Amino acid sequence: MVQRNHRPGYTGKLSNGKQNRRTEFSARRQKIAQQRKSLPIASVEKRLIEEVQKNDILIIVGETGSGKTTQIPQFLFGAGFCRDGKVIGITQPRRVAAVTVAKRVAEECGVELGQKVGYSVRFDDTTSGSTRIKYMTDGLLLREALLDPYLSKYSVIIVDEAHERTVHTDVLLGLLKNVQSARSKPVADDQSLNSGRKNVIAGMSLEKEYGGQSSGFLKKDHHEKYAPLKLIIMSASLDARTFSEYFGGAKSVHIQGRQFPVDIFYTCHPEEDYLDASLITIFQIHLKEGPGDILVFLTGQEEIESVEKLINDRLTQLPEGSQKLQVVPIFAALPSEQQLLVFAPAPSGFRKVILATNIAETSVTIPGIKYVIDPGFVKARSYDPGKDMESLIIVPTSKSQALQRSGRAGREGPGKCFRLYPESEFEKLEDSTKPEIKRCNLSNVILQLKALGVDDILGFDFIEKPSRAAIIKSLEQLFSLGALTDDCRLSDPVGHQMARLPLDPVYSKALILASQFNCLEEMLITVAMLSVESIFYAPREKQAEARTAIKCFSSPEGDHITLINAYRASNDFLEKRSAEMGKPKIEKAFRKWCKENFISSRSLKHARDIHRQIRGHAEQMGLNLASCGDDMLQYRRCLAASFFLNAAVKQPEGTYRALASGLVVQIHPSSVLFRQKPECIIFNELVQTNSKYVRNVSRIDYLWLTELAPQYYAVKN
Ligand SMILES: Nc1ncnc2c1ncn2[C@@H]1O[C@H](COP(=O)(O)OP(=O)(O)OP(=O)(O)O)[C@@H](O)[C@H]1O
Repeated sequence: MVQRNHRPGYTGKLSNGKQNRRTEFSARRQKIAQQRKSLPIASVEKRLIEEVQKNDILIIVGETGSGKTTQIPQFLFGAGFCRDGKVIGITQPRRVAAVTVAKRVAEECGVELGQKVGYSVRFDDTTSGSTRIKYMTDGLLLREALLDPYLSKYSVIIVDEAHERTVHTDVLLGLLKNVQSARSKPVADDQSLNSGRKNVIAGMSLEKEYGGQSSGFLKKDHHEKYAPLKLIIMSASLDARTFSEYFGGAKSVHIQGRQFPVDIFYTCHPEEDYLDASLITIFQIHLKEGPGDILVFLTGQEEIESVEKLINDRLTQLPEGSQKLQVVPIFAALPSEQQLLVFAPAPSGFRKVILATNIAETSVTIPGIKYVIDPGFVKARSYDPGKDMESLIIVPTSKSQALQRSGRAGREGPGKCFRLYPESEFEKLEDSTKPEIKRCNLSNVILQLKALGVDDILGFDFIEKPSRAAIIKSLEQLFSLGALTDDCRLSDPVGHQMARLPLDPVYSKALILASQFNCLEEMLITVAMLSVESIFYAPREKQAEARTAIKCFSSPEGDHITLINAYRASNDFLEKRSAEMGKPKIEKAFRKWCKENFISSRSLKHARDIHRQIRGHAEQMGLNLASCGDDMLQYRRCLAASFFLNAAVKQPEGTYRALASGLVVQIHPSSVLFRQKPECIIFNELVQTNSKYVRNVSRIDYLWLTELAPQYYAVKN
């Protein structure tokens, strides 16, 4: 017999603390239930379900905050779409949205995250066997398709925020179209898919519809094994017609109304300096407007950090007793746990001001935000296949981005959005953003498509085709990296290994080669450090000091070894200090160490995080985790073998000629090789300012190129 022990002090009644927590909990649940009921989408639940039942593809357009992302999956769950253990998948372009929306929906459902509701993003999966509503990034669903090409566990897939037209969204749309047709029922009835009679009809009807012409890559004779897949394409600012045409005249529905109004304000004249204008607006709101937090959209980490500093400087000039401001940044390169800090309430007596990139533009609800400041700019990728030059440029937002930004206010009450440009400028903006697939290097996309079994990339059913020149350039690059065979298939094992690594193909190849060159430990650090924004920073007023500090790490061989030295110095520091002090103190000491060495602690932390993750991948793949020790010659040879596409030779006047593109470039002043100017270099980044500069540069021997990359240089010569 088991004896139950009463815990000491247990009286059978709830203690006051517990009682309070229960009351709080039930009040919160009531509030959430109330909020859900008042969402515009709540009144059309029945109609929406009917539409999904009637249509295999549905396009849903509804105002920001109307409840699409959080409510529709719950409606579908309630209507039985998860019967037989099936899952409803919802993709988001950004991980922060997938994570926070899943948390909210789990709370709305009153379940623990990871049970009925979960999320899965790269390197972070909270789902379990009982997860039925799964939020994820679009990139993650693409990776799932590598393992399960028919996406068989899903009954419904919702592509949310499709207007963003990220590369992943566009590829996913093509993939889902194919999966759906491969899984579609042959005739419009709901009898068993395994009936022999229907199989024959199925074969015929599919043959007729798709035979020979489709770019489909899944075998059609598999369809009988899988239940049909429902597809929903969703956004607040979608050009429904483009999507409807792409999906063969799919039905679109519009959900009217929003929960709370957002007043839009414009400036009378264009602003010369939008950072200064943002700063003035932040303080005007802070000093003159009622309670509520502020969300400001800037273009990148550098701008955010400089505005953060300016706000903090100006705060010291405010009169005594003014309300305080808490500044919280959010951008892609911040580690996830720091990104999530923006969702925490400000300390009592503080107003929160969030400085964000477009990472906070769609899907997210940041509690407390009442004011949005939108200077109207965004940093966007741009690509020139002729020169194979990818760059990030600051461009005006599109109307749809402006709409999304204003939609971050008015989610818990009425809001205000301050657009820092005149209304006449708004009218001139493009309706929507140019799809990313048309302005980036496609090597990564093509590698993924090849891994999914798509052989004919030029014939793939993209919603908007990237340029032929860009496709061919990327195919050539993958071929010279050894990822493709002569007949353009994924090579074995290199191509397959490269597709498994969640990195840019050149970096994946560098890791595979480093495993053979016995310098994988060094290359893992290199790739991690190259994957973040600048590690070293040199404020204008402290250039000389910064140069001296960097000298402790710098290597005459170039920036790559310099980065390794800095990384290893941070390792030594942390190892030594963790023996001496506890975690909170180390954090502080680490930030101080970084500051003294003119290293961005945020970037270095992010690099350390990436390093941990890719090292795990390398281990899983069975790569040879060796270090070359002091033999840096071996490591530099590996750099040449990996980055040969970015080799350049010195010209008589001191500039360099990039061998692959023929472009004339210069070494960036931030490089340790800026003054030395070696005869032959490899580089990782080409930036265009007033001239073309290369960054992250190392010295190599010219002869290594023909020796280590004969497939490219022997032919060229
Ligand atoms: N984390 C949260 N905390 C508080 N309220 C939330 C949260 N997430 C959602 N809500 C509430 O639910 C509403 C609907 O959010 P939801 O994300 O479903 O809207 P949406 O129509 O998908 O918007 P968008 O097009 O901007 O993504 C929000 O306006 C807000 O009132």
